[in-house]
Amino acid sequence: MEQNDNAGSQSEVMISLRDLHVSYGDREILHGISFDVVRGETMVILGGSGSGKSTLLRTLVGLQKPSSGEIWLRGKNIAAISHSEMDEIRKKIGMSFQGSALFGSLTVGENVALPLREHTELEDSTIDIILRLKLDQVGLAGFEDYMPAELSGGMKKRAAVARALAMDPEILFFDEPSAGLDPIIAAGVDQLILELKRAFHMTIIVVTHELASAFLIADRMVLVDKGSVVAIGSADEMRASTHPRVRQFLDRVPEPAVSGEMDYLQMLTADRKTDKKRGA
Ligand SMILES: Nc1ncnc2c1ncn2[C@@H]1O[C@H](COP(=O)(O)OP(=O)(O)OP(=O)(O)O)[C@@H](O)[C@H]1O
Repeated sequence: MEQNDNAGSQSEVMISLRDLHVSYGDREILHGISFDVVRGETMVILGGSGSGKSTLLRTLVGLQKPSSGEIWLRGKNIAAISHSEMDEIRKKIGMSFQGSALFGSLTVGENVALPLREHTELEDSTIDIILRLKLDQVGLAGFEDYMPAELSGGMKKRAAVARALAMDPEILFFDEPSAGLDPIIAAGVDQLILELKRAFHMTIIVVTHELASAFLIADRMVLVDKGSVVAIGSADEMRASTHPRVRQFLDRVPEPAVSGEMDYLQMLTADRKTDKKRGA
């Protein structure tokens, strides 16, 4: 791992979570989450289905308000700021959603250009240069005039990443980047994440339950179980952990899932096994 090439900035905290509680209505989903992410680090949020990973990610990007606790991002506690302040911060974070979330009626290029048109006063010619650059960075040079429906699943993911990169974010968030992709295409998305880290020293937060992917891309990982942090550490520390929940999670799926359907079935059976152990 290239831990030393940006050692000077390694200790700069980019995101800090303090005792974060998040509820949907009366039901609390996250029960006091605390951890830091430092600049240039790739932090993977791991956890079984329903553990609260997506809720945590949605809260980190300001789509969900916490019921209490703090999220420090770029020197502001986003749990307690106004909408307009949050809009400013959002410009500096990029988000790649699980289903890519491309607008089907816009070309790939128009999708990538969207944040620039929304948030900047840049001229069309400049936007055109930037969008080509971003598509080039994700290996999609020349695809600006394609419609999303004309792209494969892996290409859609790349296009979504290009759009997330449009505003030159300091922090990139990925929700299940390899969901629904076959293993070879998923490995390509993992490589893209590694390249973004190497080339731009980006701070990257990835939610996944794909262990192979997590161990490949993570500098550190945090295991969330039933809305609480069970363990946090490097890949080696996690592998060596004797914590029963860590072992249960890591030993559960020895192979990367081969497809979205397999993934789904594994989640179902894993839940059932957990329920049986709980005596349900
Ligand atoms: N908008 C919502 N309204 C009410 N409950 C929700 C909402 N979104 C999620 N939940 C509930 O919160 C819990 C955590 O869901 P979340 O999607 O954060 O888990 P996850 O770890 O990302 O799971 P998965 O891997 O299956 O996506 C689940 O019990 C879910 O039913």
